[in-house]
Amino acid sequence: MTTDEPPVISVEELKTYYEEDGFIWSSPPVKAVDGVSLDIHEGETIGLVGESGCGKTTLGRTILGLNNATDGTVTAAGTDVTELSGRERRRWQRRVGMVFQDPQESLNERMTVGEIIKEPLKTHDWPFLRVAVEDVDAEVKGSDVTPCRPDRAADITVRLRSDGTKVNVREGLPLTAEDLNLSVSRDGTTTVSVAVKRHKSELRRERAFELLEQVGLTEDHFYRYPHQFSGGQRQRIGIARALALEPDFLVLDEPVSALDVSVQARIINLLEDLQDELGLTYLFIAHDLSVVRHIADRVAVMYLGNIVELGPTREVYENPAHPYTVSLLSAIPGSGSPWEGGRVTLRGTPPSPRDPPAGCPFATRCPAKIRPDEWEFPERTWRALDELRVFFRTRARSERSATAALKSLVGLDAARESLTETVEELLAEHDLSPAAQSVIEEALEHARAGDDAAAAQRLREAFGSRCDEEHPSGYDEGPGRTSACLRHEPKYESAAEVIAAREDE
Ligand SMILES: Nc1ncnc2c1ncn2[C@@H]1O[C@H](COP(=O)(O)OP(=O)(O)OP(=O)(O)O)[C@@H](O)[C@H]1O
Repeated sequence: MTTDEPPVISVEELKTYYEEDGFIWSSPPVKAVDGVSLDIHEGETIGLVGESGCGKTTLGRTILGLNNATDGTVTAAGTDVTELSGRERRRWQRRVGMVFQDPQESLNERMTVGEIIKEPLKTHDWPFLRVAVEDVDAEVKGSDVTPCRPDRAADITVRLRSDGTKVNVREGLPLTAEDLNLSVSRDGTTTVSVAVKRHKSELRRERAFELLEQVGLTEDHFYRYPHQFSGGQRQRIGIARALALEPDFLVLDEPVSALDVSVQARIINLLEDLQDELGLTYLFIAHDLSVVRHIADRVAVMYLGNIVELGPTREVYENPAHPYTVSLLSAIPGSGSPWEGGRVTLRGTPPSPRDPPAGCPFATRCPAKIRPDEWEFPERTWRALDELRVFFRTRARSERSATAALKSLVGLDAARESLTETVEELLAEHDLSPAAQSVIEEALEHARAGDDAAAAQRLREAFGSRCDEEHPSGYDEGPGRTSACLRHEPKYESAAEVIAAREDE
């Protein structure tokens, strides 16, 4: 893999939103992918990691044209594939494929393995043979053939020379020159007519046999049903199906997560062998970093619809730049990361992708959040103030009662009816200065008057951070490395240093 070459797929500012319109009431869209840029190079494996629901599958599916993009581009060979429809989109989908997480669910139990593998061949009416004619300008005719320039990867190359016509069939096709009927007519223009003598279904069966062998199964398996196979074998069937149309690029969506550990390694080895043999490019989706460590050349860490860190795998492991990556790595014992602190437990759950934070997507949970200089609070007090602000913001946006919202947010006793009392309880253990207390009192005044948005705004003005306001773009953190965290500005300490110091507080 070389990153000097132009990328085979270039994703720019891609957004994929799920719109859900109710009958009377429509909610904001789910911003599953919210501005992702990523170059994918030929022959490489990119590991795409992040918590469940952060948008990994949606990103993979949008690149493949299985989901519609809301905005942004996915460029391959100069074409924005998000704009394709109909036949053009199907043509793109022949060049790409997807392996799904759960081989139990993704295979149709009522179909034999042979039928499953042949399905994409049928859907796309395979074979579609690209025929190139060398030496002369010629028109190509035939029912399953399309003309192709000789310098492109042709399936059949016809050489029209004075010493006779020669035909070459590309390796990897279940065809030889003897299977073709070829006629050449020269009537002003040269016309080459190509007809395949064998029936399509026969060719497809042979292709399926070949695929079974490629994934470590045998021809005998062709006639069996998925339930007769183990989890690992079923995933091999899924891989064979994904390879049927000879794609260049595969999205592997958690391909080993549902398998036993001993089987995982074998499937990963198979994927690596196939990549070498067929020159494939992979986007390998996993929810944690341990799975992709050995297979990925580069790792992209995703959080709430954004790629927050991207870089060569080893370097990201050895020196994670983004606080989210630090926290993911801290959860893997023996990860080899120089992170020496304990496990960094993130607060709460990711915000709703319907209502992502205005600034940094990770700000609400970040263990290295930048704090304003005007106040000196211990980190636990900052967190309590953040929670209070999130509480008002949540309540301003929801119809839930104050007590229910606050209870779910901070786990307080539902019996406490009074707003003042609950806020006092939240802040009781914190030694706040009179100035800070008076800000909170002002916020409470707004809340008592029914204006929760103003309460949240008051707290944000006083205690908010740059992280709440600014959406960080990727900072260059070394060759091929980017990380979207404001802490990369030279005036700040690094995320890892801050997390270590705060853990000790
Ligand atoms: N068809 C859909 N309609 C509405 N929302 C959806 C749809 N598919 C996914 N989502 C939402 O989009 C967000 C991203 O989901 P996605 O499956 O892409 O994430 P993921 O990181 O792959 O998660 P997982 O690891 O659980 O598969 C989630 O909030 C999810 O609930």
